[in-house]
Amino acid sequence: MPKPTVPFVGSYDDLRELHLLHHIFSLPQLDSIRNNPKAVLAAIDDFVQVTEKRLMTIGPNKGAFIGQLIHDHKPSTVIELGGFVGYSAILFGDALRAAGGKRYLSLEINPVNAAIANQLVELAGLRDIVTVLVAPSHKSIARLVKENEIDSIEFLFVDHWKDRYVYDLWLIESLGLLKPGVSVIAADNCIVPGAPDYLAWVRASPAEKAVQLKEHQFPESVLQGADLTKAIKSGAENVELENVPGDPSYLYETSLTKFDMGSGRTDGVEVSKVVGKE
Ligand SMILES: C[S@@+](CC[C@H](N)C(=O)[O-])C[C@H]1O[C@@H](n2cnc3c(N)ncnc32)[C@H](O)[C@@H]1O
Repeated sequence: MPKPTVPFVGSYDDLRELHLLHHIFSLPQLDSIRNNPKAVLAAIDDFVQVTEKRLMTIGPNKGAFIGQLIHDHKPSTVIELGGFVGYSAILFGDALRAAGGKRYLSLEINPVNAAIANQLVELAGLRDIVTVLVAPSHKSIARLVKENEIDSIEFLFVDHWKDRYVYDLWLIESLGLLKPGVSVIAADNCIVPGAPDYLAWVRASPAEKAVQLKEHQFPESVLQGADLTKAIKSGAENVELENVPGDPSYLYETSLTKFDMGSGRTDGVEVSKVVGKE
């Protein structure tokens, strides 16, 4: 048997995510923050302030904005692409529960991040609502479809690696998971570091999107639409999921909200509502 290899552990070289976990579970007031999502988030924020070790979490301003969207749209299920250590899952899982929602599915590729997220979600008392799925997002999306866990997406929070934004949206569109008048997508970091391909897609007309697809290279064997859903549900192996054509017929009402990130930096969250299909 080949020796197991671990290509990477956490997301940061100094493993600050593990340091965070130790810090939180060593707090003298641990019992008083248990089952209190806001107190757990405040403890994470304190860690960042005291150690000056930045974490790639959503942060308070963008977090409040997306929490308000969840409050307004009242989805039953939220899917998040990119969970990291669970900050947004705790923040939005709490908002979802307050809005009467039932399930927050946090998709995270890195098992160490996911393990930390699970501990912090548990500490926050959100185990009944937040589930962390460990795998590349395209595989978790397919698994959720295969296991009949989802047949649509009401609210999608996109916050993983920016070069995957448009590809995962294409997969979701191709699987027919977006519903006009229901589905809302909030995509973080659309200015810093930016997701130009994603913005170009959600802002384009169906005709412009058809041109974008024509100019893109897809594997020869690629399936789409009902054929792709059928292949996934039947458990077919090696189905192409990472590079499948989106469905250009979706119509989005889409806009960017900008946020001052301090130190002269501005970032933006693109909110795209599915308003129809051509
Ligand atoms: C910006 S962080 C997420 C921050 C988190 N949403 C929050 O606000 O607390 C991005 C995370 O996406 C994860 N990630 C990157 N590519 C991914 C993929 N293809 N599938 C799932 N997770 C991915 C990274 O491991 C990282 O933990």
